[in-house]
Amino acid sequence: VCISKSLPRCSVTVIADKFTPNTTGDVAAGMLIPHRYPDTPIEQQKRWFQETFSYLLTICNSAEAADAGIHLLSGWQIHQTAPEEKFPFWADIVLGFRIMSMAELEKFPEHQFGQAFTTLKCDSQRYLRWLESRLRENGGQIEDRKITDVWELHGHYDVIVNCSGLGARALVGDSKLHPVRGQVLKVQAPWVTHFIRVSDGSTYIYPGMSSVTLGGTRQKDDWRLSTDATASQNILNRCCALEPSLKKAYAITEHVGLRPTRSAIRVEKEVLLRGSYQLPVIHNYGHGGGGFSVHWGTAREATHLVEELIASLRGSSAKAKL
Ligand SMILES: Cc1cc2nc3c(=O)[nH]c(=O)nc-3n(C[C@H](O)[C@H](O)[C@H](O)COP(=O)(O)OP(=O)(O)OC[C@H]3O[C@@H](n4cnc5c(N)ncnc54)[C@H](O)[C@@H]3O)c2cc1C
Ligand SMILES: O=C([O-])CC(=O)C(=O)O
Repeated sequence: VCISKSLPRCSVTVIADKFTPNTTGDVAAGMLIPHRYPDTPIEQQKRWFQETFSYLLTICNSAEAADAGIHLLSGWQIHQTAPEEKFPFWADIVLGFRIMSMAELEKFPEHQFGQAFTTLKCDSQRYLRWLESRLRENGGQIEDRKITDVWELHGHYDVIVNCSGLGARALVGDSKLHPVRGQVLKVQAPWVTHFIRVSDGSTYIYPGMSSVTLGGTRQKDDWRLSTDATASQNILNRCCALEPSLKKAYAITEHVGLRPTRSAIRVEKEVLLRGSYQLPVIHNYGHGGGGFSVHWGTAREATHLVEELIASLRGSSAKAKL
């Protein structure tokens, strides 16, 4: 969508073997709270989050908000003990960041410290559907198929943008990418209107437009996509300990997604070579547990790289003509 919007002369085709509601993104709560990528410079992570936040806040303040599934959400991130870093790098990007008062902390007797703020949340399925409509509106095409070798695309497109998430492990042989399995429950509990997140991300309650997401699990290198009843009970118990009214939650469904985790998000250009052939690829994958939080920032960076590549292709074809 970002390429089709910023570079209207490009013809964009999205090829995937899974679309909403069957992607990792559909499982996600879609909260804008950054995750840390240890090998990506913090200034870059901050810029990506800032760009994503501003882009979504503009949508949130428009008449498109409900269709796009974007809304503001206030709540608490609670810590068992006060962390060294009381103001994380994103504190001045979310809205109204402050340290929780003692009165607020009374609700959480096991936690001594907390941060209160308002952030954005994407209703993941609505947002993904909305993005598909934006792509079509900008003239983009959608194709449902699995790519087994990126070279299948050679000769058909000038530039390949690789946004294959965990699929990049097989597609471009990236062994630095691994799954971190996440199981969540989506429940009806319309009286819950504040989010609660335990600082290590182990347990969270995220009220959304159509359900409340309760999480979670983080199981490294676990590829199972099937749900696990014991894990679901465990999630419910942990969430009820924070918000006892959730004992009355109903219409509970279970979901699993594999976070495409990497120590650094890979947004970079690579020119693949096979004999005398070249295949220019812009990678944009490895967003782990924070894809919604930085997606527009990384998409913009990938778009700049596409722009640079097109300029260099133009330069070389002009030289070839000479
Ligand atoms: C339980 C859970 C909760 C989460 N909560 C949040 C949250 O609150 N906030 C947040 O910011 N992030 C959250 N995330 C993380 C977020 O969901 C991911 O970072 C994001 O979905 C990754 O997006 P992606 O497009 O890179 O990958 P995916 O969503 O996995 O999409 C990859 C696409 O590539 C296609 N593909 C792959 N390989 C091929 C191939 N060979 N041929 C054709 N198509 C291919 C797939 O079909 C798919 O369409 C959560 C994740 C999980 C699992
Ligand atoms: O950690 C969170 O707050 C939710 C999330 O992104 C995940 O489960 O990956």
